[in-house]
Amino acid sequence: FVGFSAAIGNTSVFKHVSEMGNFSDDMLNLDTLRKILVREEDTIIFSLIERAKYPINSPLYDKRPGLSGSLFEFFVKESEAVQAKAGRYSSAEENAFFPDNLPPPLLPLRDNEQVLHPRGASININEQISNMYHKQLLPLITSNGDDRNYAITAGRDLDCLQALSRRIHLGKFVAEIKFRESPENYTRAIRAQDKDALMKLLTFTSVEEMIKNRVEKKAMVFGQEVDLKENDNVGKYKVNPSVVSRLYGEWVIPLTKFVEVEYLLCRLD
Ligand SMILES: O=C(O)C(=O)C[C@]1(C(=O)O)C=C[C@@H](O)C=C1
Repeated sequence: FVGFSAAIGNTSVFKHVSEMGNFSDDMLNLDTLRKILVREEDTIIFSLIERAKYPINSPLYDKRPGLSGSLFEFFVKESEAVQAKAGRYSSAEENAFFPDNLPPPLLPLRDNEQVLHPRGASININEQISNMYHKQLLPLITSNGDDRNYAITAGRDLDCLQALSRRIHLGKFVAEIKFRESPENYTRAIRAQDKDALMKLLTFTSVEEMIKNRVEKKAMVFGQEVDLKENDNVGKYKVNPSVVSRLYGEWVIPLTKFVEVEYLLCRLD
């Protein structure tokens, strides 16, 4: 997998990956992928904590005269153009929010193994992710108000959106693994284009429950107020842990599963 070394951090898998230089097909398994998803939880929660430091700052998202949209949209488009030049979107797990007309990378990149099926590889649900983020999530993690820190707020928003997008689009890899592990079962449902059957095949309710509990606990640990007096700040968190659990239960996991189903539907094309 392109770029996965960064995603999984300092684990034994990372060591193996860096020694190998690249992820290969025979390292494609559900255990490894789930470890990567667990590490992505940290990235998502830390990015939410950083965004929650600032109020909602809504003028950032209003349409601006002289721009084709809001200041935030402008910020994202320009940031993505710079990141495209640095090679960000050459990684299979990265998807741009404004994918049209992105510049090519400035440096030649490593030849990467094509793990995903080409049609499924181009699935991009960032518009849905962006809508969820702005309409549902942001009001739950920010206070009302406007401190005019628009540049820093936009940067924090982009960090959150990119982390969520990466996690959710990793569903393509999960789907590919599941297909390879059980091709007969999936082929039957894919040939029938049966979304419900696919959803049933790829769902592990106990894994989902574990994830929701774990992210709530992580939000408590990562977001606690720390000072030297004992027990002063018990129960005070930078982001409400139950919101993080809800984020996963209502949006992150369902959107990941949506990506998995969409990927599988075209897996035999
Ligand atoms: O771990 C898997 O098997 C996945 O497909 C990922 C995921 C998730 O989004 O976390 C999605 C569906 C499963 O029910 C469990 C977890």
